[in-house]
Amino acid sequence: MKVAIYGQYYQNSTEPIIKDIFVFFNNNNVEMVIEENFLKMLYEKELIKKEYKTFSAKTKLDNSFEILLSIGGDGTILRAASLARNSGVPILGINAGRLGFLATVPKESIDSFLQFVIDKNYSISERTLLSLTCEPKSEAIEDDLNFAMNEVTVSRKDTTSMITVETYLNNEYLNSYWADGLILSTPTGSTGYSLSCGGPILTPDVKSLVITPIAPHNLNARPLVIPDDTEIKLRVSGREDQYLVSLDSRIASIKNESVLTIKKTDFKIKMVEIPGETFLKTLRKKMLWGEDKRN
Ligand SMILES: NC(=O)c1ccc[n+]([C@@H]2O[C@H](COP(=O)([O-])OP(=O)(O)OC[C@H]3O[C@@H](n4cnc5c(N)ncnc54)[C@H](O)[C@@H]3O)[C@@H](O)[C@H]2O)c1
Ligand SMILES: Nc1ncnc2c1ncn2[C@@H]1O[C@H](COP(=O)(O)OP(=O)(O)OP(=O)(O)O)[C@@H](O)[C@H]1O
Repeated sequence: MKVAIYGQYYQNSTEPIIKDIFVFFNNNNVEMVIEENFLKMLYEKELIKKEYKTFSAKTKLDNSFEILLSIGGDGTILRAASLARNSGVPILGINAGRLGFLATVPKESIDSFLQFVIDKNYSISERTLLSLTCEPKSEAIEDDLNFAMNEVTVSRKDTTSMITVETYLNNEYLNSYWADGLILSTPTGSTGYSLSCGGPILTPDVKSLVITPIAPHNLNARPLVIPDDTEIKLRVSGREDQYLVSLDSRIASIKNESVLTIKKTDFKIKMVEIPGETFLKTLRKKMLWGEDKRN
């Protein structure tokens, strides 16, 4: 069996996590291929000495890998998704961070969760992604990174004044949002930024998207759930010449009056789901739904 390993940062808590993972995989004869920048960090900190094969955004993953193991928080999982792309390699996240809504493996229980991987005793939760294209073409949006697992957001830049987001669904005019911005969220992203702006939570398998305005000054504008095969077009105007577009944690500046087209990608990101560790359990654990004293 072969696994890919990715992390963004080195911190003090990295050492015991790396030790647990390496001892476990070595004992189980699993080949580890490590993301090149992360491996450099591990060598610099002298956490490991042996040579390992590497992968990077350029070399890309193929489907010979059983999983891509992400060490970090949700932000690291979002970056791991941009490495996995359309390879079909499922992602499993060890939560070295704080919330870990997407990164579900607690760092204290690495062995028991990885045993499920060795035994191939897990299921796959497929996640819808959104793609973004810009007309005229913008160099700020990289061709092979023009997708998001959580959301595509447009928002104001270098100004306190609102932007106006003219919005079309399948070429039919919907609304012009006067707001700080607009979030187009996948089901995965519905528990992220969209939720903070009053959007609904969608379970990951729902075939819908959510349009959530950020602080709209048309007070009757509300989050809207739409089918996930809808093509969304946006044209933004405002006092400044440019506005911000974000794809998860990546940002780009776009010129006003450009037309953005957002639609579902033709591939999905696969997330590893360990038996018993369901989305509903994560909701209860991480959103503290079980904390009502009456339960
Ligand atoms: N006001 C907000 O709630 C707000 C603002 C900006 C971005 N975000 C979220 O942060 C993401 C980018 O992450 P980052 O690491 O660059 O920013 P960050 O460091 O500000 O972290 C954002 C927080 O959102 C949580 N998060 C991310 N994706 C989530 C998801 N699908 N479900 C539940 N929680 C989730 C993370 O655990 C983290 O605590 C964006 O995709 C967006 O969803 C949220
Ligand atoms: N490789 C790592 N080793 C140890 N700790 C890490 C590692 N990567 C991330 N962390 C810890 O996790 C924190 C958050 O990481 P990350 O940016 O991936 O997630 P996030 O988007 O902030 O989400 P969360 O709220 O889940 O932490 C970091 O500040 C750090 O404390």
